[in-house]
Amino acid sequence: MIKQEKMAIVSQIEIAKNIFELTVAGSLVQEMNEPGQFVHVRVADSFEPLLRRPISVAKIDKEASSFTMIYRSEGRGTSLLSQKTERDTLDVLGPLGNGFPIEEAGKKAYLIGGGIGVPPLYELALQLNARGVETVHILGFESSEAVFYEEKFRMLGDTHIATVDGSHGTEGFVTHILNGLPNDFDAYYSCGPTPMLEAVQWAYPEKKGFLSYEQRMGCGIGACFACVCRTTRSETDYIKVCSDGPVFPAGVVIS
Ligand SMILES: Cc1cc2nc3c(=O)[nH]c(=O)nc-3n(C[C@H](O)[C@H](O)[C@H](O)COP(=O)(O)OP(=O)(O)OC[C@H]3O[C@@H](n4cnc5c(N)ncnc54)[C@H](O)[C@@H]3O)c2cc1C
Ligand code: FES
Repeated sequence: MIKQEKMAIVSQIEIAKNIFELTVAGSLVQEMNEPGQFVHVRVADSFEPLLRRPISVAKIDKEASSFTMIYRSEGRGTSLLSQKTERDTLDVLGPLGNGFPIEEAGKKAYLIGGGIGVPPLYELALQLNARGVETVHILGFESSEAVFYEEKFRMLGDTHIATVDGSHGTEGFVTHILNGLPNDFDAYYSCGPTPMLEAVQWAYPEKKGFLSYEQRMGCGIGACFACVCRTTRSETDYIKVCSDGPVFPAGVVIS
């Protein structure tokens, strides 16, 4: 069930350059189950900025009734969010959307992420490992300064890092790493910039794949049509990324 709650901020830490790990606590966490779902966050108590910001759920801790988000502070909203401290509360609406189908993973899955698309893959990796699925993580970042959670992913499975400038791991994009890896996995899950999602789905046309799309959002709950995309099903068919997605099977969304 979707809830709106003023959640207590447990911690906010800068874990890489302009990348913040924010943990909040409250009863809304008990509604969270699927990896890949997101929340819609009100970044200020004033009416400006008015629109909430969509941020993925990176880790769920039901025992502590807390969950973690990882976000990049870049525009006005996220830089206001980065100024919040443990003394503040955070107005959260969620959990929203449909996440990654973990039951489709088979025995071995590739988790392919780029930049701020990496966070939801962490909860996904935790849940797949808990089901006995072998996960291989292929993660791309701009530079060494932007890399986060490398060790946490390594603890869950094989982890490969690419940076655009070559300052850490393989130089280039995640596709440079994928070219050198075996094709022996059952399904892939991916989240990141749209060109990366396109490249990944074209690399594996014969595999089962699930892609999480980012789209500018208004309401986050399917009411405003801000996040509409066309699909490959027909010329008049469309989906709403917020309520039909953000995760879709490969080959469905025209981005
Ligand atoms: C389902 C989903 C999950 C996301 N998960 C994460 C995450 O885990 N970590 C993270 O850092 N970012 C995530 N994003 C992107 C994040 O929502 C945007 O970077 C953020 O809204 C930008 O806000 P801003 O205040 O920094 O920028 P501004 O430029 O001030 O934002 C202006 C407006 O544009 C919208 N907007 C700007 N960029 C984007 C974008 N790329 N996607 C959607 N809306 C945008 C904002 O919501 C706002 O309404 C996610 C986006 C979606 C759709
Ligand atoms: S953001 Fe309003 S319909 Fe998707």
